[in-house]
Amino acid sequence: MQADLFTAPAWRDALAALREQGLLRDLDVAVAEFLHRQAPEAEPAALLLAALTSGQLAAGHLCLDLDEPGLEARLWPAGRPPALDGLLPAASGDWPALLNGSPLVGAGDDNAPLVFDGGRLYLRRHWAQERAVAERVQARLATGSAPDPARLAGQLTALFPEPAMDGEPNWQQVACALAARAGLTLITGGPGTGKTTTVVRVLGLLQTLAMQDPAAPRRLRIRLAAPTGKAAARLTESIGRQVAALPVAEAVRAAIPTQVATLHRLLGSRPDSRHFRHHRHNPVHADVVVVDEASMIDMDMMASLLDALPTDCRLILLGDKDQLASVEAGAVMGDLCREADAGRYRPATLDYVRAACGADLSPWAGDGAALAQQTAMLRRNWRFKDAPGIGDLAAAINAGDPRAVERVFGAGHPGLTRVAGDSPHDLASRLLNGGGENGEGLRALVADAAAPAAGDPDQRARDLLRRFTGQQLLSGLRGGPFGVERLNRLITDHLHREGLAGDHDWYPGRPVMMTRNDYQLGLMNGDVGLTLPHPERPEDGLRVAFQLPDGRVRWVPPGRLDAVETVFAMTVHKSQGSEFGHVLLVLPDRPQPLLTRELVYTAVTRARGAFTLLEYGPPSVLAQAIKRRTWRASGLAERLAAGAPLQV
Ligand SMILES: Nc1ncnc2c1ncn2[C@@H]1O[C@H](COP(=O)(O)OP(=O)(O)OP(=O)(O)O)[C@@H](O)[C@H]1O
Repeated sequence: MQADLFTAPAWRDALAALREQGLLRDLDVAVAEFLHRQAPEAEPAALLLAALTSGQLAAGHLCLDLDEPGLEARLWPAGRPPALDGLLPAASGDWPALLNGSPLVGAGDDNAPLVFDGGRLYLRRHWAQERAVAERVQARLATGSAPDPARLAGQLTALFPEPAMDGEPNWQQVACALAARAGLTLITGGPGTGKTTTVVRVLGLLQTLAMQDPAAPRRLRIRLAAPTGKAAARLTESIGRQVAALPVAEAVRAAIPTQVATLHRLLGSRPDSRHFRHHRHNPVHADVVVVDEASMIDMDMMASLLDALPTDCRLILLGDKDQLASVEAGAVMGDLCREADAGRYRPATLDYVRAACGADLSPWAGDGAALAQQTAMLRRNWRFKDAPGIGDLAAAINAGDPRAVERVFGAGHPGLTRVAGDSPHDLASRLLNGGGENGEGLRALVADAAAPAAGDPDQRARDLLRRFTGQQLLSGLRGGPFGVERLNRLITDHLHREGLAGDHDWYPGRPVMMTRNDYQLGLMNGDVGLTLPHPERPEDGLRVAFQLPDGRVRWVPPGRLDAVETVFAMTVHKSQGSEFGHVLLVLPDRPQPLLTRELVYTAVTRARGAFTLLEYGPPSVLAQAIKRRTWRASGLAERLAAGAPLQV
């Protein structure tokens, strides 16, 4: 043992130094150790690069892109660790040469644990997923027989009774026409741009075409899904409303489902397994699958989804490409929608769309690859007609323009507030007291949660959960004085001091979020529940009430929940897929690299009615955040751009 320590090779010391500095995780070091055992002759540089590649996953990168400008500065922001000297050349441009001929590195056509492809170094599993996603996307684009666009024209007019828009293409109709044309369609747009409305009309169109097909009438099996339970519940509600109002034959309307499942349920998740029940040998039974909030889907899940759908099943992905990327590795929706702003529609697409709905897309003409031909970006905001400030603010942030952001705040929109705070303490009391721009105070909510229950306990739980989500404090950070951990502690301390939170961890009114999927309970990571007295026997203590996607309430003993956290304050990441009446975003006292344009945009667009910015530092904190864009290393966009043109 002792001898081992003294003879520890330099690469092990280097890994330990990187681990020490927080540049690698234990897991990344273990990857290098594992590879060393597999191939003891492997060079130290390859082991180090393997650990660094694994480390990239923690930041959402699928690979180590050796062509990334400024890669070294990103890898070692505080300077290059001296422990690397003699092991890894200083310039990343010299690293590819070290990989050539390494027993650990292949080009994908062998079983080597690392793959070096297109200047990017991957762990094999991620390379295989990326390639599979690209191939299956291409294959799906080539399926589906495009109906004669003239057949669509009448249907599209009936489905869109609203008056024509002055000169602007009706992008919702464009999206419908494209969805009828091929096996995969992407529909992206900001909040309130009518994605749900559009997809319900797409389903009306597809079901009408199928049921009224003179040659072989049939009823399509349609499945709806979203990445989280929260998003599924939200979509179930809005789809239900929209289907009821759909101008189609009654039989068609009855053949459109309104229940939205989580992706895990659609694919058949199994307890304690990464593998799903449905895959290419046991595909999901469906002719059309719609997945909402697609920006939350990571590469792993996208690979599983595409694997589980039969090739003749139409897939429609809906989402907002400008939101934060998935928590896990990849930025799949962003990569898939790379051309969405520009369009880059080829003549065949321009002709098809013109014939189907009369829209002139020539300002968006180009030579895009197959996927671009099946991508529609909805560009008109329907919801913010009533709360224009939020839409304007989201647009200014998306444009990365701090001066435009200042102008929007200065325009006096009701519901848009900017507050300079003193300390996190004043923030806690602001939330507790509510009133003014803060809406309902947490103190009153917590007190009501503890009050003796009257009436139907499920209904009471739903009402209280709705009140809690009427406003939500968000922070881009987890740690530090303005991170959610501290903010939650401060609020809880206030409640304890006032006798509202008892002496224990669990008290009525404590809102908690699941931090892991619990398949036995049917609760998913991100689901929010509220602690309440036992619904039938208050003397039996507390239960946590969760509203399930189908509206039912599940009551869970607190002791049964081992992976939850308090969510008086929530991270912006965790808020994805949810919406709140009033969002309060806290910005820390100094710029932080974790605060990015996508993060601020995601926070603002969670707000339905009102948005408050709570600033604890100079305006440059916001300005720098919206200048900073998220970038995730991946080769997906490049693979898709190289795909064959769409055959229609
Ligand atoms: N063509 C249209 N004409 C009139 N109103 C519309 C149209 N399309 C959508 N709307 C209205 O705009 C609002 C937002 O639409 P919808 O819910 O479909 O948007 P969304 O993009 O799915 O929003 P989010 O993802 O933020 O929930 C709804 O009230 C809807 O009725």
